[in-house]
Amino acid sequence: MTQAKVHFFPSEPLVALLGNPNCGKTALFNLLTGSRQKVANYSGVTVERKEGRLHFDSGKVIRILDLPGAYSLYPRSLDERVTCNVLHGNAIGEKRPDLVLCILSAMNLRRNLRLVLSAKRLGLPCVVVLNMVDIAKRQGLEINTEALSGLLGLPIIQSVGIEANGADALKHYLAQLDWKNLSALQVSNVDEGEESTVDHSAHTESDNIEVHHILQSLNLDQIIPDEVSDRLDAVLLHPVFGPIILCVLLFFIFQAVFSWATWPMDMIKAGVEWLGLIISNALPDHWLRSLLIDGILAGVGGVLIFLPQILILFFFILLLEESGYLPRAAYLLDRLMGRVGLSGRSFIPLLSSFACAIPGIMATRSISNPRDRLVTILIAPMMTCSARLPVYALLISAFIPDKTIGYVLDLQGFVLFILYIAGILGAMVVAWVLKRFTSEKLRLNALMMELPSYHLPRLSNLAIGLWQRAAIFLRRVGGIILIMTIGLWFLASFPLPPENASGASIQYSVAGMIGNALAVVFEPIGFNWQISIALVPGMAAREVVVSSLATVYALSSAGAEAADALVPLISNSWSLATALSLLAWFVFAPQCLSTIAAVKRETGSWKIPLVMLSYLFGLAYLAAFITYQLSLFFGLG
Ligand SMILES: Nc1nc2c(ncn2[C@@H]2O[C@H](COP(=O)(O)OP(=O)(O)OP(=O)(O)O)[C@@H](O)[C@H]2O)c(=O)[nH]1
Ligand SMILES: [Mg+2]
Repeated sequence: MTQAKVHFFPSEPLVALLGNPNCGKTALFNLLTGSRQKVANYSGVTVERKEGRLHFDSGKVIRILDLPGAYSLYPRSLDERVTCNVLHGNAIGEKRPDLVLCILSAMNLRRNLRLVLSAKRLGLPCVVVLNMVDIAKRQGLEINTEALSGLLGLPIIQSVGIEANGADALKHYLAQLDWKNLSALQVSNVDEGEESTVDHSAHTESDNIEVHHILQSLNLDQIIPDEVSDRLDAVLLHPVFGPIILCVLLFFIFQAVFSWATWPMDMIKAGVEWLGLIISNALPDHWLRSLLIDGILAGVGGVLIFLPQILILFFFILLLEESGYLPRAAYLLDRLMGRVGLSGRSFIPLLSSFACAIPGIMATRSISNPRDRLVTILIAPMMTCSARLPVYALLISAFIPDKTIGYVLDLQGFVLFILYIAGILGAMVVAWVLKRFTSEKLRLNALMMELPSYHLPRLSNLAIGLWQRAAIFLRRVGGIILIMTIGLWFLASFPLPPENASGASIQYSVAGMIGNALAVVFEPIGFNWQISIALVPGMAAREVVVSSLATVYALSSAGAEAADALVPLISNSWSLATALSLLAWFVFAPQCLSTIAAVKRETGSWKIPLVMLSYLFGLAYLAAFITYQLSLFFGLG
């Protein structure tokens, strides 16, 4: 029997946003559709197509697609391919767009116009949107849009992607379009099918000449230097000062994560304690009280407390993203990364992995070299994702004294910095080893990367970014972490201990038995049965290890006071060797199933995720073993 797939498309008109990377497509998409997709000042932020809807006052609705940025319609990387597939009508489950909005950055007409010329050959109705006119005005750049429109043979609408009403003119234009008859926006000389036989170098040549003519006739062919950015780059990209400033910046961020977070963390802790007190006064000593206090409050409260640290870290990451500094950091690190066989291109996906490995792995779509992309995917989980932060922060608070050395160096922040560096170094070593297995030919590492102008980050963007991060974290706390905590509470509370039992009741529970069995495997690396239990639900999400430890220890101790007391409990019952070993484990261990699923999705088979899972577990065990044995040797046991 033969099978056929039939796709049904919504009847509304479909509009695709096409443009060079970083020209403001997503900013406009958000303004048009009210979405909150990620906008940042570097190329390659959007790597998937995203759909939104624009509702007009008349009741009419159109669908809008935000697409990854493309330099040309001859795709060189996976994200550019996504864009081309949509435009050629080859995207699975999507019809060919009815209209293409070609977004131009007023600040880089030469390169942006080449894409407009290619887009015209698609044979789709096209409208040009001239974005970033605010910067152009500030820099005294006068663009005669009417003349440009005449030369291109297409309507031009101006926009400012960062102002609340910056897309109003575009909305108005779209509202009055006759969607049944868009042929006036169509250019007839169509020849750029994907399988086109036309030599595209011929187009490139003629497009270059045409763009040159257009710019000349508009008096725009001289390059206007961005003096502020140039002056900043003279320092920030200086061969000596540049790397020093980058190091100081990163170091400062980790210091701030600890030193700024103290009072909001204290407030959350006090809130959790207060709630625990209310519940224990209100309820009799009953299983429900244990579930609420030892299970939910200990577990969820134990993770919630790290929200301020996560937000501080993201505040800085967003600041770096919005300002335009990130691609500069990639440039500074390019040579260093070249030594291990990677290019600076891998830097941004790796940096995204500090939030979470999944967007990092997706961001590798912008790496055109398949070998570089694979290596970057394989090492991305070693970057310290924000889910590790609660685990690190817990162990650091319990075992590293809260001291300031020489007025500036916060010891806890310094240890956190070292842990981040350990992840990065581990990743670089793995990349270097992988380089040995790759033929010379595949190691083409020239870095071609656009350096955007510096922008002053907008407070509203920062606030939205932080709010989104907080929402993601709170959803995890209220979702997976809560569910795992309740599940673990049941497993750790039943079956009940026998009448004459001597130890804590958890020892007799299902979780206790599993923990004791696993402890045999983990004994050589210094993990006790409580840690062994916590590692299992921790496979769902790393923070669950913290909530699980809180629940396990709350149930192991006699009273109901344990909801907030995980730090003193572990610092009294674990040796420093165990804590260091657990930290080493977490630098490498692939404690997150969704990452493995994302790797499967991105690489298309189970081979790479399985390789990743085994090598990361192997590395984690080895690192923890060496750390533990060395610590014992130095008398820290
Ligand atoms: N001043 C100014 N900045 C803008 C404007 N439109 C967008 N931006 C900024 O330009 C940067 C890039 O915007 P994005 O919307 O992420 O660009 P994009 O085209 O989606 O980029 P990719 O997804 O990487 O292809 C961000 O820092 C925006 O805040 C504008 O009209 N004026
Ligand atoms: Mg985008």
